[in-house]
Amino acid sequence: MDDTYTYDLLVVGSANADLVIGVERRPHAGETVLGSDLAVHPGGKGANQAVAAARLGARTALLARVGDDDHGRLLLDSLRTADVDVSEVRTGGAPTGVALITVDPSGDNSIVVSPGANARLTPADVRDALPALRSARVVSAQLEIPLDTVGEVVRLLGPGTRFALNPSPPAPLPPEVLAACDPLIVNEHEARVVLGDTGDGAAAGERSEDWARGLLALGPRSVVITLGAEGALVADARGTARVPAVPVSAVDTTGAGDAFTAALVRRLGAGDDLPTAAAYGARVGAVAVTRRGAQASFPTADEVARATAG
Ligand SMILES: Nc1ncnc2c1ncn2[C@@H]1O[C@H](COP(=O)(O)OP(=O)(O)OP(=O)(O)O)[C@@H](O)[C@H]1O
Repeated sequence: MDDTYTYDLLVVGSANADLVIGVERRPHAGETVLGSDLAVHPGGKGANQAVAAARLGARTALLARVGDDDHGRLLLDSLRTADVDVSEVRTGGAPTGVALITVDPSGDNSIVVSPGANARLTPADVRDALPALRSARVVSAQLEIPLDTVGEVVRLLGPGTRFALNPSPPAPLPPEVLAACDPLIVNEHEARVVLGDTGDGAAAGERSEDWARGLLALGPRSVVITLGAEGALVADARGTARVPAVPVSAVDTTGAGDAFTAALVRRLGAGDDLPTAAAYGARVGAVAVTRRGAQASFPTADEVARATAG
């Protein structure tokens, strides 16, 4: 493999501070309840996927925007500690994005997100980052930043660079963005929204082959549907293939999708075919669900090798 690329992966996406409080129950309108001590964790899908890929050994950079505030500095510190190149992380324009999370005793989350600086990552920021964009073997994005910004990434991609999109939170996608995806990576809920499907998803597992074919018909060169403990499904012009999950005792599925996606794009960049890269994603996702937290749960390549066979 040639070494003309500076980065194995450039992630274009969000960085959030996750502010978590445990509560006995959620307050009704107008009510106050007391909760646990506040825990502040680095998060956001862009930062999570960048950290997960770097921990697996990929030379990774993040194009993102944080506020000129304590949360922004916390995020930059955690990215640097994970060996993510932060030279394309912009600062200022709005407060750092924040997710206010309450967790009840059964583990159910209620979340309010303030996108903050993430919403100010503009197409102009992408143009300013053109040298980095052209220096990456793979570019990946999610949708916690403006769709126009993702559109500009697609427009400016170099001819040899592979693009992967995880449309989370999901939205209908313009044809030029869909056409650039190789792969489009969705869970069942995201698949339904991208397809414009209004069904109840009751037979989701059985319908995933149909969804994969429907998604491919929208234009991406390949599709990956993640199915939680059921593993994943990959599809391209050659057909569809099931990727089994690695059986584990899950303790916290937070960040499983980010771990899977980062591992998948990392391996695609290293030359694996789609089923092989997805199988590695399943191994990394499986390790992540055996640990608590999001970024805290992402394993190194050695830990993946020790924890899972293959
Ligand atoms: N309980 C589990 N046991 C083993 N592997 C799992 C489990 N949950 C998830 N995985 C692995 O992680 C991958 C991604 O998980 P999932 O489909 O839940 O993504 P997601 O819905 O985007 O997750 P999240 O939004 O919680 O990060 C799965 O395809 C699977 O390979």
